[in-house]
Amino acid sequence: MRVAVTGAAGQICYSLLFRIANGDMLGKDQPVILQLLDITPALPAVQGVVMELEDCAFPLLAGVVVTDDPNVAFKDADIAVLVGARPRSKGMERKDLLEANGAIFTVQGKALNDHASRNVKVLVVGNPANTNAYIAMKSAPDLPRENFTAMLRLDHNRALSQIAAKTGKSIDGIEKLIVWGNHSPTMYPDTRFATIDGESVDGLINDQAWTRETFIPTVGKRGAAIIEARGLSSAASAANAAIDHIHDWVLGTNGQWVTMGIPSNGEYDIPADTLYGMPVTCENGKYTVITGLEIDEFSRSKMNATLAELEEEKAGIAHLLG
Ligand SMILES: NC(=O)C1=CN([C@@H]2O[C@H](COP(=O)(O)OP(=O)(O)OC[C@H]3O[C@@H](n4cnc5c(N)ncnc54)[C@H](O)[C@@H]3O)[C@@H](O)[C@H]2O)C=CC1
Ligand SMILES: O=C([O-])CC(=O)C(=O)O
Repeated sequence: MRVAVTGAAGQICYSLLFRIANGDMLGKDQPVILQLLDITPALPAVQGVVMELEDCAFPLLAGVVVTDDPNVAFKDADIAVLVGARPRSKGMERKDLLEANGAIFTVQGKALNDHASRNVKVLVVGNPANTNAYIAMKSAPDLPRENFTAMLRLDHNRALSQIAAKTGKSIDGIEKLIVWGNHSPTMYPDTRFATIDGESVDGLINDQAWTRETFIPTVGKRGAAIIEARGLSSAASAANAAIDHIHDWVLGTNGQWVTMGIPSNGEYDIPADTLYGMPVTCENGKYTVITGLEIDEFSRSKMNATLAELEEEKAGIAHLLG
């Protein structure tokens, strides 16, 4: 399989590429060709990463392409992990960040449209991930819209870990957790349906104040907490979440719910096309949204708040989409 990855010189890729080449993403029997994209000044650094990939002697790594041209990077790609994005620099407003990334993701969406496999599975990691995925999807009118997804899996995994720590139970047993909405502090990690070994998580925790006032903000602000502690944003855990997201999309979840940022079809009154974190199961390379869940008043207000932020981001880049 051809796996295109952007931002190849960056810190997430320094973890991600080795795990893809090692078979963690697509299986221990699936050879991969990595097609690495970064901007021209970063290409020498990408070459250094390629030297290290060579030095790992991964049996599954069938080839590596290094380029600064999205049309080359996305040629016949089966998987595209869009990590590269413009980070926020000093004095940059959120609007400027949206604009700078909008420019990147319109170009990359068009290159995917023109060159990738018609079945390409696209995962956008680079922030603002949901809106960047929306831009890429809108810039690729010839590809099915369901091929475009945004990464909420890190949030999902963070929530799993917080629940396991709180309950003293193992992560393995936790099912039916959801993280709704935007990959931003407005996201809504929802434990209402979650179980551990069949028992209700809310019942086990039995502390609504903790769930609402500690758990939800801890998950939402975890990225900022890591930046504060490390001086750099999450990289290994972000790479791990990208591996999980594509692994499950391609190889299936055996009926387990996972969270993916996907273009809405109007589920849960989220307007069509909005890239929104939703509960899904995956089978045979397709995801299916879990529908019919009851949305209570608290959940609706949280889901609307994160939706409002996405609508605002969308309005901020509408002019780029012509
Ligand atoms: N969705 C999620 O859960 C998470 C998202 N992120 C986001 O992932 C992104 C990447 O993070 P890091 O690897 O830590 O950043 P980084 O700054 O270390 O690397 C970014 C790389 O992207 C490259 N790049 C910039 N413009 C590009 C373009 N037009 N085409 C190709 N490559 C380009 C840069 O040259 C650099 O090598 C950031 O936007 C970060 O905020 C990070 C953690 C979690
Ligand atoms: O906040 C950031 O820039 C990095 C990020 O998305 C996360 O760790 O969730």
